[in-house]
Amino acid sequence: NNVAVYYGQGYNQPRLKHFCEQTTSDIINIGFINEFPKHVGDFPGSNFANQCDGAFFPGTELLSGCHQIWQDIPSCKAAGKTILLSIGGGSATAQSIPDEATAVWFADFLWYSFGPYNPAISSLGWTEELAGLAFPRPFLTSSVDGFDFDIEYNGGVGYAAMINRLRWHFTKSPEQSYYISGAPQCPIPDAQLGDAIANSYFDFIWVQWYNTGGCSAADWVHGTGKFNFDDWVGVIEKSANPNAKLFIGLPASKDAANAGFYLTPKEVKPLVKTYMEKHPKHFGGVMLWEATAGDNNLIDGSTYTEHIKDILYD
Ligand SMILES: CNC(=O)NC(=N)Nc1ccccc1
Repeated sequence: NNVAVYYGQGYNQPRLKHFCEQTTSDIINIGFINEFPKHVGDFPGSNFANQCDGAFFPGTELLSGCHQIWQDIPSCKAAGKTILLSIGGGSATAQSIPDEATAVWFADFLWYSFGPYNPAISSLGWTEELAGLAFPRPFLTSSVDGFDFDIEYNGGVGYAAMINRLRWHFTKSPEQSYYISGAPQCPIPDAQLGDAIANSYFDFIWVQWYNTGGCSAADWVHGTGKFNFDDWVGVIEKSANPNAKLFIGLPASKDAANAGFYLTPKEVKPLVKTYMEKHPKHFGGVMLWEATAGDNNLIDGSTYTEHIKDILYD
């Protein structure tokens, strides 16, 4: 079982390698690509909070100075971490995929800009003169192991087309495994990712069981509502990848989510044990929002993230 954490939006967060030097997390979602292309040829935008140096590729909202992320990804991979780039995030509401052509363009952009570096297609020193001729490399020669979809607005058919295009790119790169993950809210069907989950192949689904009352992890602990892990197993079994792994998403500290959703490790343990044992085939582990909050949430001398790792391994 794995611990997946989001990184990139933490308050005063340390550089990425701080988390790669810890054994606690296995999958790190770097967020976010928070502005989406409005048409073919348009660049997406990114935000990684205090990381990067505030410079953008000319004429775009795509950060160009993320030196620490570039430097740290190789050591993260060497430490056995899976590094995914997360698309969306809870900020900009201007996230939507207007049509199929833009979905394909967006997938190509992500692959050539953040996937395996191909100097024939992408330029480390991208400038505006190269627009339309080469892709930029925000993390330079470093590449990610796949893409996470944290779509909180305007979902729709575009995401399935994007993910199927990314899968096509993955098949052309047998040198390593690449992954697709998603972070739906707990109500079923998820308005944003329901179509994509049904029509394109996800490897991991980490449900945000901490943003919506009535189906949350806190509901299970407090005997309210209906925590719906079982129903999500049903969604996955009817989806394009019936073997996708289902993770329990949790807030890593009290202030990492709206009031009432945070659970202590003592409260989490019976929940995780129950569903790990009830669904051994689908249970993938725990996802935490987010890395820095978990790191700063010290309980009995261990971080929250360490407590979660211990619960999964005990
Ligand atoms: C996977 N994405 C998230 O978990 N986003 C998220 N937790 N946004 C947020 C919502 C409410 C308060 C703080 C952060």
